[in-house]
Amino acid sequence: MVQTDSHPPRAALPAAAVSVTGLTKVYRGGKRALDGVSLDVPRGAFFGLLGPNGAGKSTLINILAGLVIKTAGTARIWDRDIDRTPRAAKAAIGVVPQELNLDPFFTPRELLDVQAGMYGVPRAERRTMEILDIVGLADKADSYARTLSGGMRRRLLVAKAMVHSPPVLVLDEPTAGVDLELRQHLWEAVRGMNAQGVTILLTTHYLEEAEQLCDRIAIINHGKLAALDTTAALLGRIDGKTLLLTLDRDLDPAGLPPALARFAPELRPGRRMVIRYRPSEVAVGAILAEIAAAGLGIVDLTTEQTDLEDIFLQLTSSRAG
Ligand SMILES: Nc1ncnc2c1ncn2[C@@H]1O[C@H](COP(=O)(O)OP(=O)(O)OP(=O)(O)O)[C@@H](O)[C@H]1O
Repeated sequence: MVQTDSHPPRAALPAAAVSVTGLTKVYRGGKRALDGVSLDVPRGAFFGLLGPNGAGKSTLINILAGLVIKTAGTARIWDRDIDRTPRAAKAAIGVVPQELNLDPFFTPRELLDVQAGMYGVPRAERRTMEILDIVGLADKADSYARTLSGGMRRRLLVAKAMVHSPPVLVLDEPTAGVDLELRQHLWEAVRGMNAQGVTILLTTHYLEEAEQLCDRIAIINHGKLAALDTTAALLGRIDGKTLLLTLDRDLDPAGLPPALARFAPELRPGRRMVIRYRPSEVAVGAILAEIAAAGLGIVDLTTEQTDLEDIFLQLTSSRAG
């Protein structure tokens, strides 16, 4: 079990695992990487921090990790202010870095032991094998890190970030360059931790992954918060669906009955027809009824939802650059 409730006592569990207000970072040279970002990561959330390259995601995470000094604003991790109680704040967070920075001549068991030592975890309280088991590396406990695959090393970094049982786990682009199967293994491990109560804060470029994993998403763009909502609410923001049909005969665009033409269908080779519609304004049944009324038979039919990619582009492309 990952002990997330051991400290502080249960009664004092914070509503927000991470809370930042007015967070601003101006790097030497004048680059304003973060510009007054305020957001809460609810305790227990699987939270996605998304944004285009250079949006300020790593800066935000590195401020939380104590690696970058903020210019202004406040940040609290598990109710511990990073300025006033930096050690306590640091103890509440485990960070999986972007780079695979592992000493190749250590075994996973040794690496975790060294890390536990650095965090002052007493020997009797170390959960080395338990953590390796969670990330699916128990059978590699005594293999040199250099013999592990890229995906295994990633999971070893997750294990390393968990040795002091932090209630908050931060993953910065953890699947960059990791193949699909190994990504699945990583997500199984992280999902398992989340199910046991660990709050996850994740940055990723894979929007599909964020859509599947995260229950809440923040999108930052040019250092500012562009959106913050539940994944479901974000996906519900764009009122648009696409109906893809294969018909039983060739169609003449000029010969479409007006009742069907008003949906502005796009005709494609292979007797295919694409209709984009707003579910709030028209029911798919009404469209299908018009197709039937036009005497057309439907051979095949699918609908496509708006996905996070559409929303992401809508929120970030207009001011990108
Ligand atoms: N040490 C630094 N000194 C000066 N500018 C920096 C520094 N680190 C980052 N920046 C700049 O700050 C901005 C935000 O960078 P940051 O790495 O936080 O973005 P990001 O959203 O994590 O991007 P990516 O997805 O590419 O990692 C970028 O314009 C970057 O060039």
